[in-house]
Amino acid sequence: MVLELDHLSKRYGGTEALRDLTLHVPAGSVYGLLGPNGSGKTTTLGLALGVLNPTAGAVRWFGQALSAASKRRVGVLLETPNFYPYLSARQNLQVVAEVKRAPTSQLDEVLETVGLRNRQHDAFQGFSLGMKQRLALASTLLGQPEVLVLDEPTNGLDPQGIAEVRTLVQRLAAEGKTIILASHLLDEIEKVCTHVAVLQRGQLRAAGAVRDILTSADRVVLRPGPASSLQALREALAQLPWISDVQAEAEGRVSVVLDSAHDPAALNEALFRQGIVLAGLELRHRSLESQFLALTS
Ligand SMILES: Nc1ncnc2c1ncn2[C@@H]1O[C@H](COP(=O)(O)OP(=O)(O)OP(=O)(O)O)[C@@H](O)[C@H]1O
Repeated sequence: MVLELDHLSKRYGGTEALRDLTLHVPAGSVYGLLGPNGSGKTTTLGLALGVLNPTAGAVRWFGQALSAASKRRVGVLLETPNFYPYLSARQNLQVVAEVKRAPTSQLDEVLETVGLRNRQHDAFQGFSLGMKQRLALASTLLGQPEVLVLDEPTNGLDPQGIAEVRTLVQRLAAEGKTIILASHLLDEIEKVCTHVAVLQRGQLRAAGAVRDILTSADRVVLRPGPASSLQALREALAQLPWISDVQAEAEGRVSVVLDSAHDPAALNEALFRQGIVLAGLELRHRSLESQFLALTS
């Protein structure tokens, strides 16, 4: 594990910003912290980075308490840094490299990574929002950290800038960096993250692989034909080990979840063999949006 948060809590006076958060970030993952404004994402990152002190709980980076050595392995972008408007992209990075004591030989590499090499001598003030944010990411890459911590990296960007930054995050992940990213945008988490923790009012609602948390199975909605009662349909469904979560639906229908090895046609056939003729069979895709709302409602 790159980062382990164990039973972390944080109070600001009377406000409980985070309650008993336990979260493990595996190496190589793109770990999203997803939640509405005020849900505790920034507080979580602040505690993880040692900027804030927890009221309770512990933080471990690379299996150990946070230290100067572990901090050097983590690049952080909490808010867009202030660059000098009249200096070029390269000159601005030179300033950051000096502060971080990173060798200037890394400048070419990070400019290349963020796609600003051919604009490196242009003044920062002429850059688009997306380019400014890519330069900010370049500055976090100086020192070659293994882990990047990004708080709302696409906030305030136009659609073009958002796309640029997301593509860059995906590329950095593909290169093997572990990325921890806070966002209130479900769409962003879905597009770039492998793992997600859903926070709401300082509490963890769900955590795990994005495909498990945000893409739970579609449901199949069944309506028995006139010759088959709802009771008979339910009894037939109970015979099938590969269906789960039978739920009553409006208008005398039921819905079920199939395992990954079976499709709706297999369900129709299995029911027919048990003497059930369906009058309706409909696949209902559950949108990510509705799952997120279900998790945080
Ligand atoms: N310094 C502080 N003093 C008092 N309350 C705070 C402080 N910082 C955060 N809070 C409160 O703690 C809660 C969690 O805030 P936090 O900033 O961690 O949430 P967030 O999910 O990052 O939201 P946002 O995206 O708006 O930054 C909120 O209720 C917030 O008002």
